[in-house]
Amino acid sequence: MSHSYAIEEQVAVAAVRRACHLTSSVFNRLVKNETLTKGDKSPVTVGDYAAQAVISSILHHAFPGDPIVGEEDASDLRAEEGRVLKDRIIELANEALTAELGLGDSTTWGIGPGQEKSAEELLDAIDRGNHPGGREGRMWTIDPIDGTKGFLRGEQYAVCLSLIVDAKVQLGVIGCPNLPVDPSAPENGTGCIFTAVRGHGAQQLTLNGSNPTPLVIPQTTPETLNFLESVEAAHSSHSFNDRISSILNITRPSTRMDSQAKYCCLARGEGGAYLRMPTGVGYREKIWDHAPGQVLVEEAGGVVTDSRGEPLDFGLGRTLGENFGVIAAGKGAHSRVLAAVQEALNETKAKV
Ligand SMILES: Nc1ncnc2c1ncn2[C@@H]1O[C@H](COP(=O)(O)O)[C@@H](O)[C@H]1OP(=O)(O)O
Ligand SMILES: [Mg+2]
Ligand SMILES: [Mg+2]
Ligand SMILES: [Mg+2]
Repeated sequence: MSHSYAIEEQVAVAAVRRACHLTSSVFNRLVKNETLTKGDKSPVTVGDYAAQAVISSILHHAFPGDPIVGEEDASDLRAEEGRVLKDRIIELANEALTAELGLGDSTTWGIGPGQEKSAEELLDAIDRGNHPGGREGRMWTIDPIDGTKGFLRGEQYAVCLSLIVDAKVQLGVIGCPNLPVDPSAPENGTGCIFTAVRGHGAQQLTLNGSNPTPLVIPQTTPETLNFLESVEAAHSSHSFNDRISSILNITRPSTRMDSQAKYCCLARGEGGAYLRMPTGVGYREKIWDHAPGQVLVEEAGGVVTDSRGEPLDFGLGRTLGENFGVIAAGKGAHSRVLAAVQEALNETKAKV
């Protein structure tokens, strides 16, 4: 039997719950100057920084020796111009670390409610996410807010955490505060956590950690297959997906959604395939944007590969290396989508 990673899963779910509490409570209180534009032109908010500080602090308490590959770093906050932003982040992170969330008496693993931390401790926690990644050993990945643009629009975003051991994702936890708990009754409320341990299945919980429901991707037929894709046209090629839909005679329109919520929806049978083909600008996908989604979909019975049909390689560093795109789908649908993708790529090559 494979390792159950029971303590790791408990700590990861608690950390994601605290971070989701933070991001959803900050959303309605975000003011104009609480968002920065990073060097690559993407936005980052006080919510992204504070959520990474919270998750990293909890991981450090429970597993002090484990390296972390996190999206954010605190250099802009350590500069004098970052002071106002920093003060707000410290306040938010401490609020989330000390909140009574009904996680029980969990002082052993530091899942709280804990003591307030100093500004220096919290900036250091953010910067512990600077690990370069690689092929050997244990490491965590954190994407404190995946889909920041969706978060800012009040749409889908995800708090994402994974444990990678020797380049294989063993545990994935994804919190989706804005995702309906029951897709067939969206009026019944939002807020879900998805968790998967390799060899032990995938499940959905409510945001308060209750109602565990096992996830299995249902069979799709040509009539029920459709694509999940990014909202942002710059992140993946919408026109390529249209071409694949026409090769496969898919008539249902694609479902557009930000973040790894796409992997979560796929895992619970909403949408038959997630297709993310590069737009051709040389962007390298980051490991924190796919690691938890990959183990979740695989444990729900699906397949995740690139457009060559190769598995994603999480041992290359902070990125997945050269970008061959991502195809995630249930078992039966995956081979059909992969064949159509390869047909479309060959057509394009033949034209050049
Ligand atoms: N040019 C790009 N191509 C692909 N993904 C991108 C690109 N720029 C940013 N991203 C990342 O795509 C993810 C969101 O994906 P989706 O489109 O599925 O919602 C984010 O992690 C975002 O990074 P960032 O967090 O820096 O914004
Ligand atoms: Mg970002
Ligand atoms: Mg991301
Ligand atoms: Mg992010």
